[in-house]
Amino acid sequence: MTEKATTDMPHNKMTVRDVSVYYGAKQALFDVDLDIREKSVTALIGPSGCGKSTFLRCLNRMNDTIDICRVEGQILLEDEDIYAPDIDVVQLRADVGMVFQKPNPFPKSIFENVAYGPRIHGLADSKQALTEIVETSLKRAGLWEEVKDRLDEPGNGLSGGQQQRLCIARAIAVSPEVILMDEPCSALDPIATAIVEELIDELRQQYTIVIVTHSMQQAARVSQETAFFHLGYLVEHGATEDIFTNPTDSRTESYITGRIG
Ligand SMILES: Nc1ncnc2c1ncn2[C@@H]1O[C@H](COP(=O)(O)OP(=O)(O)OP(=O)(O)O)[C@@H](O)[C@H]1O
Repeated sequence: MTEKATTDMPHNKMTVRDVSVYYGAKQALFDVDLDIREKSVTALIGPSGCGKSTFLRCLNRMNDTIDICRVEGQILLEDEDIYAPDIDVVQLRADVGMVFQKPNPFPKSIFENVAYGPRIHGLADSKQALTEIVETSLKRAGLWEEVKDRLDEPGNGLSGGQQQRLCIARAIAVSPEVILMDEPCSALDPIATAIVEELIDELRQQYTIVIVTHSMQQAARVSQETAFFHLGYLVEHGATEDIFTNPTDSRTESYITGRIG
C-alpha cells in the first residue's frame, strides 16, 4: 500500500496493523494497515466485494457476530487493543458506534430509540438527565426541530432520511468516539442524502467518522481521507483530494476514472 505523506502530524484515533480477515477458508482482507485520523471523515471506497464492509465491521468487532469469520492482526482505539480478551464488547460498540445501510430504528417511540442506549449503559441518573441526553443527541443529529413535538410517536413512522438521522442520534446518545457508517445514504433520496452528508460534515467536529460508500462523488464531498480497497487489499490511502486528483497506484486511477468496478 502507498501511504501518502501529510505535512502536519494529525492524531490517530484508531490504528490498524496487519489485519487479515477470513470467512471460513476464504480470505477476504489481506494484511491491512491503516491510520484513522481523529475528528476527520475517512471514506472507504472500492469495487463491490473488495472488503470495505468487512473492514468496517472489524473496527467495532461486529464480525464477531458472524460465526465463520476470523480476524487476525491488531486494531487499537487510542492505545487500547480492541481484540484483547478483557475488552467489554458492548462498551466497545458504544465507543465505536455504527449506522447501517438501511435505517433500522427499534419498534419504539422516537424518545425511546435514543434513550435506550444511555439507559442500559447507565449514563443518566435521573429522568431529567435522560431527557437532556435525548434532546442533545437529536439536536446533534439535526432532527430535533422536526420531532420535538412528537417524541412519543413511533420511530419507524418517520421518513427514511429522518429514520437514518434517528439512528445517528441513537449512536450519538451513548457518547461514541468513532461512528462507523456503512453506506448510510444508499436507501435515501437525493434531498435526504444531502441532509445526511451535511450532518456528517458537522459531526466530524466532535467525532471520528469512517464511512463506506459506493459513490465516489459522496466520498469526495464528505471525506478528508480516502482509502481505496481492491480484491481484499488496501491499495492506497491518503488525503481525499490527492486520491481523486493524483492517485499513486494505477488500480486507484482505474477505479476513480470508471475503468474498474
Ligand atoms: N458473512 C459472510 N460470509 C462469507 N463471505 C462473506 C461474508 N460477508 C462478506 N463475505 C465475502 O467477503 C468479501 C468482501 O465482502 P464485503 O461485503 O466486505 O465487500 P464490500 O466491498 O463491502 O462489498 P459491497 O460493496 O458489495 O458491499 C466478498 O468476497 C464477500 O463475498
